[in-house]
Amino acid sequence: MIEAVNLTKYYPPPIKSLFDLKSLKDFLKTPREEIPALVDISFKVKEGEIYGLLGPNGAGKTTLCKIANGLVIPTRGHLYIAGYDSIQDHDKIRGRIFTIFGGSRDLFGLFQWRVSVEKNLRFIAELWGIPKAEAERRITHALELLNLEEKRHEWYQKLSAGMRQKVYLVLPLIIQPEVLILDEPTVYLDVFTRREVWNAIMELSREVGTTVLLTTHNLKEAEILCDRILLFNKSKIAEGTPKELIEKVQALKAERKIIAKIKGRINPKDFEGIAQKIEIQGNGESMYIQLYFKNEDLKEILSRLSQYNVVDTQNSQVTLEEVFTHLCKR
Ligand SMILES: Nc1ncnc2c1ncn2[C@@H]1O[C@H](COP(=O)(O)OP(=O)(O)OP(=O)(O)O)[C@@H](O)[C@H]1O
Repeated sequence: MIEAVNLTKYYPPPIKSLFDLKSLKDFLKTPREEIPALVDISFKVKEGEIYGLLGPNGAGKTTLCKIANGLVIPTRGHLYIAGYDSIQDHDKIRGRIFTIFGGSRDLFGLFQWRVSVEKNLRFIAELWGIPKAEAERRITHALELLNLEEKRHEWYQKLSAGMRQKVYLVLPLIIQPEVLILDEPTVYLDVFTRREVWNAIMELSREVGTTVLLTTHNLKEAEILCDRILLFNKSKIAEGTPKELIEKVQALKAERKIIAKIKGRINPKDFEGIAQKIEIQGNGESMYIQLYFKNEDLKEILSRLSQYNVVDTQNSQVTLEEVFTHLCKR
């Protein structure tokens, strides 16, 4: 559904204030470096997939979303949506994609302030050519899903900033686009609202078949929502399912840790020669053993632990946050 081929964007270099220039000759002679935002990014996203674009600040995520939306022209390469070039064939895809830039509140100007939430939504549904009865059904469902029912007849003006963002996120549920581009959609939202939005995105992908490009700095959000993730910082760093990326970093990490709560006494000698460090606490009925060992020795450690009456274990699993910090090292 979406394909990026060697997508590259260099922004023009910043122009110094004219007052700082000694002469036009100097200005023309001084080489000015272009700003790289994306360098040779390629990926494919299947229909109905939620594809995460992850990277540090300035990695090029918003630039990529803007290219998909026809707002920025790449220096080189292409981004295709349903086989159409996002720039050259923009007319053919305009009605098939919907974008939310969660971080830029000025886009909320889409709504009329002294008009109810419901009327605003009806107006936008009409603009998108959704038949009246279907629009009513979708509006009711979206307001319920996002827990906004009681704001239905409220003027848009009277909503809090977070609620306005939430109303903005109702729109994809009404429009049901083929492709949804979400640039930090939950950036200002509280933890409850964030979960409601996650449900909505999941429903669009799983039940409507919408293909989603999602940028986020919330790695929990990425782990829960994304089928696959592209980790990049101008150029590609890694790609895979959250599980694949976690396993990749887990394999790269030399050391692993297990804490086990054991009923009875522990003999540290049982773990000598395999654990690099052994720490034992407690001397009553239950004891805690903390074992540091090489990643490849996990099986052997578990086998030796199985001789004991293990009540509880904590295994140091790599999180997506560690994947991010490990692979995007500055
Ligand atoms: N209009 C512009 N003109 C010049 N440089 C730009 C412009 N827009 C972005 N850039 C530069 O391009 C690079 C990528 O920016 P972009 O906004 O795409 O990153 P991002 O990954 O979305 O960052 P963040 O996580 O901070 O939102 C940055 O170095 C940025 O300064």
